[in-house]
Formats: sequence, C-alpha cells, structure tokens
Amino acid sequence: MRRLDYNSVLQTLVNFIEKSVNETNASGVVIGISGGIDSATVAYLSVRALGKERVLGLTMPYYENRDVEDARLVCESLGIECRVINIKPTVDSFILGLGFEPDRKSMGNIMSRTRMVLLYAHANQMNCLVLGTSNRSEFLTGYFTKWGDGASDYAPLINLYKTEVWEIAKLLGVPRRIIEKKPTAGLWEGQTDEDEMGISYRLLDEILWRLVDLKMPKDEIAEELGISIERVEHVERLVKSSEHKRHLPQGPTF
Ligand SMILES: Nc1ncnc2c1ncn2[C@@H]1O[C@H](COP(=O)(O)OP(=O)(O)OC[C@H]2O[C@@H]([n+]3cccc(C(=O)O)c3)[C@H](O)[C@@H]2O)[C@@H](O)[C@H]1O
Ligand SMILES: Nc1ncnc2c1ncn2[C@@H]1O[C@H](COP(=O)(O)OP(=O)(O)OP(=O)(O)O)[C@@H](O)[C@H]1O
Ligand SMILES: [Mg+2]
Repeated sequence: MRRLDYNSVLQTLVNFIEKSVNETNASGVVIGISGGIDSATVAYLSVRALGKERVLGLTMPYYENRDVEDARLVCESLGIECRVINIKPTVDSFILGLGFEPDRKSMGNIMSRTRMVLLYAHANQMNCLVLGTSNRSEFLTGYFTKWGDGASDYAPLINLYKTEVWEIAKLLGVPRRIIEKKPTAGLWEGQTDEDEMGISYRLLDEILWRLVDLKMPKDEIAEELGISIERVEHVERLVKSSEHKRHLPQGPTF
C-alpha cells in the first residue's frame, strides 16, 4: 500500500471540514452515527474542526442490537448531541406501500435512503451540512446505496482506503471497541462487508491501489500479491459494474 504520513493526513482532514463549513456559512454538520468506525472517525474529525457544539449525531436504528449503544458511546465520548430516531415505522410503512415483498437488498437500500432523508431534513432545518462517511474502498467497489449513504454534501474520507481509515481512527482515539468491530452495513442481521464483497479489506485495498491508482496489469498484481488472477478480476468487476454510482445521472449532449 501507499505510505501516508497519518498525522499530516489527519490535519488535512480537519482543515477540509473546517474550510467546507466556513466557506458555505453553515452552522455545523449532521452525521449519521451507526456505531461503526467510518461515522465515528468523521464525528471525531468534525469535533476537532468545529468544536462539539456544531456537530449533531443522528442514530437511526432499524434493528434492536448493540449498535445504538456503540453509537451512544461515540457521541458521549465526544460530548456531542445524539438524537435517536427509530426508522422501523417509516421503513415498514414504505414496505407496506410497495405492494410487494422486497428482497433483503432492496429493503436495506430503503433503510439507507430513509436515513438520508432524515439527515437532510435536519440539515435543512438547522442550516447544517450533511457529512458523508464513505471511504475509497467502498466508493471504488460501489459498496454503498446510491442516493442513500452515498449521498452527502462533503465526504472527508472518500480518498482514503478502509485500512487507512483504521489508522486515522487510532490516532484520533476512537474507542477500541469501535475500531475492532467487524465492518457491517447493518442492513440485515449478520451482514458483514467482507462476507458480502467476498474479500477482506486488507486484500481489497492492496488490489484496488495497484489496479486503480497504479494501473498495474492484472497478472502482475496477482503475482506480486501471491493470489490468483480470479481474485483480481473479481475486484475489477466490482469497480466496473459500479461506475454509474460515481457520476451524476447522464443524458445525451446537444
Ligand atoms: N449501469 C448502470 N447505469 C446507471 N444506473 C444503474 C446501472 N446499473 C444499476 N443502476 C441503478 O443502480 C441501482 C443499484 O444500486 P443501489 O440501489 O445502490 O443497489 P445495490 O448496489 O444493488 O446495493 C447496494 C449495496 O451496497 C451495500 N451497502 C449499502 C448501504 C451501506 C453499505 C455500508 O457499507 O454501510 C453498503 C449493500 O449491502 C449492497 O450490497 C439499480 O437499481 C439501478 O437503478
Ligand atoms: N443505524 C444507523 N444510524 C445512523 N446512521 C447510520 C446507521 N447505519 C448506517 N448509518 C450511516 O451509513 C453510513 C455507512 O455505513 P457503513 O457501515 O459503511 O459505515 P460505519 O458503520 O460507520 O463503519 P463500518 O463500515 O465499519 O461498519 C454510516 O457511516 C452512517 O453514517
Ligand atoms: Mg457500519
């Protein structure tokens, strides 16, 4: 992987948030706090950039599990306001209105888009910006809901791989319990990112960096990492098939 000076990356992230908020005359930021590491990292960076009074955390559970406790742990350790909104009634009423039984992926995407609606309602009302939490590993593989968690005003982590986010989180002092948790979108019980994508983040990031940033031939990547070419091709397919998620909607030009 590339070697970054994480202290300097951290300062760049803090400066970026401060500048984005000040230049837009926003009062502060709203962040969806899941209890996972990406949102915790964005919250920690935001408090460094803006102070705790200008950061609002929204925890929006669908399932009853430990994630709400973890989200509270993040907010309490930072001293930021944490509002909990149970999205089950809203999501269930969407499903009732559909007239068909959505599969678990469609249902998960409804959950993600419901959270987006709630984040923007708070941003509108409070003159705040929505900070996204997507990282480069998710962005390049399309591992996010289009117009759901992929939607935000600024996304400070978008150019950092997941393995790099882990390093920044350690430097920030994010609670260990949050750092050590298995990454999960939490869209269905037992879901984990690495199972669904079929690869560990450590290997994914090594492949993505060579494939996308260094533009290395696939056979060289496989040889250098001591893996089969099929694994590299799997990642390449994820990148290619999610191209549409990295652009605004296209139309013909005249
Ligand atoms: N070629 C193309 N050009 C333009 N648009 C295209 C398209 N192919 C599909 N589409 C559109 O995109 C839609 C599919 O995209 P989308 O609706 O996002 O749905 P999809 O990519 O199928 O599912 C979202 C994935 O992201 C994961 N996720 C979601 C939320 C959070 C996290 C997390 O890590 O926390 C992960 C989730 O587990 C799932 O694997 C299609 O229904 C279609 O409308
Ligand atoms: N229950 C939730 N309450 C509030 N926001 C949520 C919830 N679930 C997901 N989100 C939002 O969607 C984002 C995307 O989820 P994702 O799982 O990629 O990140 P994470 O949970 O912060 O970290 P990890 O990937 O390690 O689980 C979260 O960072 C958060 O902003
Ligand atoms: Mg998560």
